[in-house]
Amino acid sequence: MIDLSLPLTDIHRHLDGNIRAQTILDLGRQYNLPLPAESLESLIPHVQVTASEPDLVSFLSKLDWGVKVLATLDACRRVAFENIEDAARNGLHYVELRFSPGYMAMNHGLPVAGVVEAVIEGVRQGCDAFDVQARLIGIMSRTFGESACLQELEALLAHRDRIAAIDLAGDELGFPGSLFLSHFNRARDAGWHITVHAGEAAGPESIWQAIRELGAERIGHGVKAVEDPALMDFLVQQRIGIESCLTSNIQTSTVSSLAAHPLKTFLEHGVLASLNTDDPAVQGVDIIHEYNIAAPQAGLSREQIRQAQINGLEMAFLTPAEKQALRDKVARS
Ligand SMILES: O=c1[nH]cnc2c1ncn2[C@@H]1O[C@H](CO)[C@@H](O)[C@H]1O
Ligand SMILES: [Zn+2]
Repeated sequence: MIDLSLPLTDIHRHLDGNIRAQTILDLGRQYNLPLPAESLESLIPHVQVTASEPDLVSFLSKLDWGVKVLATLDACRRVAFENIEDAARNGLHYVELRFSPGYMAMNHGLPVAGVVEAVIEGVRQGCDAFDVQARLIGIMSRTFGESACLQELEALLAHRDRIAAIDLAGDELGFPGSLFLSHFNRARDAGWHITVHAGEAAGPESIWQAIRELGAERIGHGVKAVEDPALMDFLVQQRIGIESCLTSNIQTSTVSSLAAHPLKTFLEHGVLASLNTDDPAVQGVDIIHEYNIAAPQAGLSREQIRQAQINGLEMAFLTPAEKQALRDKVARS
């Protein structure tokens, strides 16, 4: 189902939601940290979602073991490097990796700007070693409130030229976007692109808020847009991209089944929507699974899957020339 003549992208992928179970085990041993299990097999149920979780917040707690083993900046660098290695193994030509430096820093009191630097370094080393292009998106984890998000913003601003965009993730119902207006004003002043997790746990009004008040050019998940016809039309007219993550939406109980997922409706309506993973290690899936298994189960035709692949690069935070260079490179290979 993947068109090998076109670039394969994943533009919604949490680096800190994609820490290998084996790495959690290794780092736990290296830093002598207590883990819930001693072997890979017995650790997996603690760090991977097997069935669906009842809601978004329960799902998100599955990411916690991954960041609990980040005892040093070198551990942060390692997981960033391995994220690029995983992307290469999956045949991805281009990834946008997003990460929450405060969430990665908090268990061991790491310096937040130091985490940003370590992630930049790990990704740079990964891109040197493997044939993958990457951009970084800084996340503010809304779950920890406005002042923690401000700390994340400032740490990211210290490395503003190495960061392509800013995002807001975490508990959407508990911490609405309206709390973060000043954060996004500063992010826009920095010249960053803006994407926001919205319309996942909350309704279409959260998507409108992200676009109108936070300046979102793309929306993470955006599932609930389907409930608002005026919003659907607006997304098409303004070419606001929807970063769909099919398996994630089932595992968070945002959507009851793949057959009920609105991605097919988005594509039929002409919304710029793409296929992405979200937190692949936690979900136990990869981008190939999303294209070959999840997308057909969500009712997408072969042509719609191809359109979603085209949209992934179209939506990327790259210049038109960078996108064309990538198309040419893949077409030649
Ligand atoms: O599907 C999701 N929806 C909302 N927030 C998410 C999702 N996956 C991960 N995070 C959040 O992103 C940050 C780590 O990158 C954490 O705040 C985590 O809770
Ligand atoms: Zn996400």
